[in-house]
Amino acid sequence: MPLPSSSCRVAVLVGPERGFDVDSIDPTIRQQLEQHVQLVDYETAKASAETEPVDVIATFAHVLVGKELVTALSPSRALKAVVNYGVGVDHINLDEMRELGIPVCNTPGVLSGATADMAWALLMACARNIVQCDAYCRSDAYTVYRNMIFLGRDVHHKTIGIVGLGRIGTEIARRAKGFHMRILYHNRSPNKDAEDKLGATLVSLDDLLKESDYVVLVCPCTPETTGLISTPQLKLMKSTAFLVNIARGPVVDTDALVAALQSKEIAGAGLDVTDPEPLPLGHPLRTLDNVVLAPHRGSATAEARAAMAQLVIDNVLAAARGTPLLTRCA
Ligand SMILES: O=CC(=O)O
Repeated sequence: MPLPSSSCRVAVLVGPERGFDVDSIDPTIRQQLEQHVQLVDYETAKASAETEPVDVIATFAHVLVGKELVTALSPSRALKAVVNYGVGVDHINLDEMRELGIPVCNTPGVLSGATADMAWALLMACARNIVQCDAYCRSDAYTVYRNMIFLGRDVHHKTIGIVGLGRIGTEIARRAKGFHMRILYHNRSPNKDAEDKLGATLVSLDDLLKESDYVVLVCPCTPETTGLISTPQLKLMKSTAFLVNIARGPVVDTDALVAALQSKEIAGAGLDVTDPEPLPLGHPLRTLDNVVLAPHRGSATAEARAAMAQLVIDNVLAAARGTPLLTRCA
């Protein structure tokens, strides 16, 4: 018998800085979910797990989900799914979920355009010194027009190298085509559609790094991609090239990146994600002027967030009712 969804207990795990707090979830998701299921925060779920095990865990990037947490919230093994608000699931121990037979879903597709736009915002900000220009225009230093200040680099007709040509990477490439760019990519498997429609060319990581004016990281964070970009890789890049990371902080070795930026081995970096995240106060990446930072805002548009919320709701309700999950990823 499928469970009537009104009796479904959903533990909502939000960011660690909020201490797994139901109050900090998007009010729209909260209201809609509460029409159908019972939401509990981590502490409540844990305290009552023996008598009222949770049926679903809803979570978000940064909150580590593994066997220990699942067992603490659902000792009777009642858990039906882990539903993630976001596409990256590197914070969920997928091997342990597989071992426990618990399906995991995420929110792919609906955030691809927004995340690609953000990669482009960082790329453009780097190429044209937008952050420094803004600070200059607000300062007393700007009293007279000057011809040769804040010279940037062309974007149009240059080479972009996309590491990870999945849904988001393809959206980034589509935008690059509009800028008449040469598109290189590095991926686990060829993306024939992007090759045919966008003229993207599959190359080795080394060739991508050597030839690109803009290197954009958009691959999932896995054991294989952790530390993918370190000193040897940064040394392959042109001194005029920029690195944009919209993937996950650990894909780049932070110390190696700091060294490359300090010595101007590369021109600059646009980072939506860092390792650690957030960076400690006074960290060199917070002070270098050839870095543009964003606080993990890739999919943070009103439209994408609403669509992600809807997908979370649909997946939670499917799990509660025992009907097929919409976007199962593991
Ligand atoms: O980082 C955000 C996501 O994984 O969707």
